[in-house]
Amino acid sequence: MLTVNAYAAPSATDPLVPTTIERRDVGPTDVLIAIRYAGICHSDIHTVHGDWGPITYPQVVGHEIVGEVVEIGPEVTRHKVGDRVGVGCMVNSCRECDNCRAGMEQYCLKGNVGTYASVDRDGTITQGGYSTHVVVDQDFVLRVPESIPYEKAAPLLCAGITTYSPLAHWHAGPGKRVAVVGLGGLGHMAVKIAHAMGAEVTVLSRSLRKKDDGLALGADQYYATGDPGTFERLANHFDLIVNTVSAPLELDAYLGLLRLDGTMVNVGAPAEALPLHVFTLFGNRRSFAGSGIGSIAETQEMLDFCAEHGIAPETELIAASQINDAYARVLASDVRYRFVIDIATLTGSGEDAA
Ligand SMILES: NC(=O)c1ccc[n+]([C@@H]2O[C@H](COP(=O)([O-])OP(=O)(O)OC[C@H]3O[C@@H](n4cnc5c(N)ncnc54)[C@H](O)[C@@H]3O)[C@@H](O)[C@H]2O)c1
Ligand SMILES: [Zn+2]
Repeated sequence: MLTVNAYAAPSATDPLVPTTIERRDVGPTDVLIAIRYAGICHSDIHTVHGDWGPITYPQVVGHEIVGEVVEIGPEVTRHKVGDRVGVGCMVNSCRECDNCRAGMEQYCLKGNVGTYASVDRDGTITQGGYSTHVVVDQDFVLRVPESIPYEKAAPLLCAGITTYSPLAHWHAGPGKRVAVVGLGGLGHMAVKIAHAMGAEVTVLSRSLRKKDDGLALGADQYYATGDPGTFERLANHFDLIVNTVSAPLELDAYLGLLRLDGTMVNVGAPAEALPLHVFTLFGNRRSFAGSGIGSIAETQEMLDFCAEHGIAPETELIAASQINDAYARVLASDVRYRFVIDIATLTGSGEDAA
């Protein structure tokens, strides 16, 4: 076992604190990764706060992980020491169910093993990327293209794939009108990726506060949802709406913006159940859908797509000691557009490295 420095949530309400955790020995098909950067996803915050149900503490979160391979097991063929690699939201799956066999292990029928707060194959609870090292089975480790700096690659492992997957599945591209609801970590990636796919992109945000940013990110239009006129002006307009908002929304109002056969796909994950009137779906034969992260193969495809199109997230680099402040800022919608932790500052002693 390897004892490594980490930042953990001691409870649902206390601030995260520096600590140490154990990583399992490198097994035959495992890869030991020295983590360089870890992104802060809103899901990390939902999880530690218990929004989605109780978890066990202390819990280390973080599922936007990038770093370097420092050791491999004897049967590892896909990665070698020195490789630039990433780990996203899952670290294993059953590999036997219909969905795993179809290459969609994110939808594993036995539940994929999450990078944190899941039961690992050895029965322990998985601990995430706010730490200096992680041991992961080679099949759940991604190759980070050379042209993407480590720091910029981290948010792609969740925010990137979670928006790429529905955009690809519902064919965002030339001639398609795509709306992105919410301009946070996921939302700003959705804008960049949908634009690169060739779609006409509209941001729907509460106010026009981030309009200049949205247009610079690649949006063609930007509307405030706080203005009721927006819902009249854009009625029956979009082919695809990607909702990235972390809080409940009035679904009927947004569904009314879909044109014939349009789909609204929810990737935002509020804890609450959301009501909707089915009559809103009858009009224009609309669909309401959900989408969870993406498969390992599709995550690799997304990384290669981002490298090819020069797509990188807007990041704000922080030291480990600033994680709690960053959480407060994410909750206050004060993030432009992803916090990334410099793991070199994570000493585990409670003091940041110089
Ligand atoms: N489906 C998946 O696989 C998946 C993967 C990752 C994240 N998520 C979820 O997606 C959501 C967004 O994650 P993120 O990291 O981009 O978060 P974020 O905080 O960076 O972005 C959320 C956006 O929603 C906006 N927002 C918050 N409350 C709002 C409200 N009441 N009305 C309108 N807008 C509001 C914020 O201003 C912000 O722009 C979270 O719920 C997260 O858990 C889902
Ligand atoms: Zn995430």
